[in-house]
Amino acid sequence: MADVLDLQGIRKSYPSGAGEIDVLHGIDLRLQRGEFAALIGPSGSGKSTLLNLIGLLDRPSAGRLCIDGDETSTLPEAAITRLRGQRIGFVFQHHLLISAFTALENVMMPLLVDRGRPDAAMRARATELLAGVGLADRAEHPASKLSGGQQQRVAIARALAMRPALVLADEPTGNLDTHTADDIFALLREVNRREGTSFLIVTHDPRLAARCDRIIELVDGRIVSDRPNPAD
Ligand SMILES: Nc1ncnc2c1ncn2[C@@H]1O[C@H](COP(=O)(O)OP(=O)(O)OP(=O)(O)O)[C@@H](O)[C@H]1O
Repeated sequence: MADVLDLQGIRKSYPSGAGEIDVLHGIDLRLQRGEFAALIGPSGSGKSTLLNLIGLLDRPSAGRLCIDGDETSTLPEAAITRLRGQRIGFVFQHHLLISAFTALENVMMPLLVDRGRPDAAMRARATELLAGVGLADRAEHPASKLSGGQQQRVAIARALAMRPALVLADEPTGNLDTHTADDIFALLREVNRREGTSFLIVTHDPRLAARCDRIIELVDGRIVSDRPNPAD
């Protein structure tokens, strides 16, 4: 089976004044199915830039980027959008829920975008996902009336709606108190073990990184270390 992620020689430059600034200098990285990896590094090292490329939200300046066996550099925009929607889930520091929608409606959103109109199967899937994140009794609550931790649980359920091969999480617990952060992290881990979903998690929190299977460290746009984490 293909790796869920296979990057070779990924470079990214941004225009700057008359020239360009190089942010990623040739990233080689593979992630296997079911891996639970942390991406760490100082501020400005290129973590978000790399996550945006892997999430197909932006295009590399050079290099090969394969998601779940599909090479993306030659794909047209419509195919990129489809690939992103179907294979990748996103969890951000700020949950980005639609506050007037219920928890259930928020979880249904990716399914609606993919299939066009709501149906019973979609509701059933969203209900099952909410139960999986411990919110079966909050399905009909507007997102705005949920606590920060509950909102992040809804965001995780939403990220899983399409059964993605890979979930990209950018500081998923950055906005939460320590206790809630631990709960949310445990939930990500549980999903990883239960569903076999791969995770790549950007975090500044060494405590959380220490609980991942693998720690990838970026400094100045280069991977300076990539190690399994035997402590976990
Ligand atoms: N759109 C852009 N245009 C120009 N430069 C950019 C752009 N986006 C990012 N950069 C630069 O790329 C570098 C890496 O930024 P990036 O946000 O990827 O770092 P990061 O490791 O995620 O940082 P943080 O931990 O603070 O979020 C920084 O020097 C930043 O200024």
